[in-house]
Amino acid sequence: MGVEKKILVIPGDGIGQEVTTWGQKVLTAIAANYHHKFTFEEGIMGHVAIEATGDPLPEETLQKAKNSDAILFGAIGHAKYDNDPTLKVRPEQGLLKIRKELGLYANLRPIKLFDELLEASSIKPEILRGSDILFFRELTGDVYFGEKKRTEDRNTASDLMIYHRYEVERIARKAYEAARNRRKKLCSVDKANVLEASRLWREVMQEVAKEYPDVETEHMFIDNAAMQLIKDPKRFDVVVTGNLFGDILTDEASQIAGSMGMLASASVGDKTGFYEPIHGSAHDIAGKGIANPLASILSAALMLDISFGLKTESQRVIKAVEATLRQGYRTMDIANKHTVNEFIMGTDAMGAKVLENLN
Ligand SMILES: NC(=O)C1=CN([C@@H]2O[C@H](COP(=O)(O)OP(=O)(O)OC[C@H]3O[C@@H](n4cnc5c(N)ncnc54)[C@H](O)[C@@H]3O)[C@@H](O)[C@H]2O)C=CC1
Ligand SMILES: CC(C)CC(=O)C(=O)O
Ligand SMILES: [Mg+2]
Repeated sequence: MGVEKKILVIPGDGIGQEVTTWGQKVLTAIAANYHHKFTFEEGIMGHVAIEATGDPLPEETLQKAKNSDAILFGAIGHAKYDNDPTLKVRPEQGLLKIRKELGLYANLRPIKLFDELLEASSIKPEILRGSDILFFRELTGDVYFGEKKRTEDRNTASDLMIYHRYEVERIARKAYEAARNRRKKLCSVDKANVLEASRLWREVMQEVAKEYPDVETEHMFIDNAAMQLIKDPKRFDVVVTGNLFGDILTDEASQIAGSMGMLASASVGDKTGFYEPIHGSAHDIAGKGIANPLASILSAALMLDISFGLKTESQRVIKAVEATLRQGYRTMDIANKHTVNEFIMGTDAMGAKVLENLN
């Protein structure tokens, strides 16, 4: 008998609901193939939760999350809120709250480029070939959690960018430990030439760097990093940065992997791991059945590895994704307009191909 795990599935909104089912199906197939027992519970969050209960993160979902071994999440968000910034209760509050409540301070975002997708990106293949970056985005601090203010006349607003030493220290150590097991290069990204919170960030990074003399450390300003990432992605190994900069840089970095629909993530911290694609609920394609399910499937692979220590099973999922791409199967976002040997398909057909390759 293998391991027994309780997994909470939170599909959320928009394409979150369309893709998460494939992450779950892959976990179910792995459990069957390797004689593990995964039991699934479902929870609501985001717009669907506001509609059902008035709360973007109902207490029931939070309790289920706290009682589970890992969480597979889709995405939250609805055009209604994006178009009306005055709404007070918002889907994103649910995601921010669960990250804080579960102490998920480190968001790992691997930028994995499958060779089969070299031609799918708008970046030249010779620049991309060999790129392999692991982002550590700090996830429970920064402007997302600092005090928010609006003056009574509503004409002035502010979000406090705040970091505490311990928050920087703990993400720094996680990133350095990972760098030690990779190519031993770490780039810390900040805006220390302007921001006091970034000056603290850099100070602490410089201190922690002394504990890892075997790792080559580089400090880079965010504006330069955004440019270098596209100019020469191969120069990066591990990148560690704050919540806001990491959010933006990793959407940019998705173009190294070919699409937002390819990037998985793991949020870890005190206890339960939380696994989700980096993308949102994608109003522009929601309901059309064309979203790429691979980010959710690769998030499931991260769960198997990081939360359950099932490395063979995790690799098996990655190999199944690789095989699917090698066979020429593509969702719209990763189709290469110059190649005829591709079969363009929707979410469910693509997910089914991965399942076939797993069995
Ligand atoms: N973690 C989360 O739940 C996140 C939620 N959001 C929310 O999602 C909503 C939409 O936000 P956007 O800025 O449009 O970002 P988004 O990530 O949802 O979409 C950005 C672009 O990438 C494409 N895309 C994303 N995932 C894809 C996939 N799996 N397959 C194919 N194409 C894909 C979309 O079609 C869109 O053109 C907003 O309400 C936002 O607040 C945004 C980012 C993260
Ligand atoms: C929707 C936000 C709360 C977060 C976001 O964009 C992300 O985590 O990538
Ligand atoms: Mg984002």
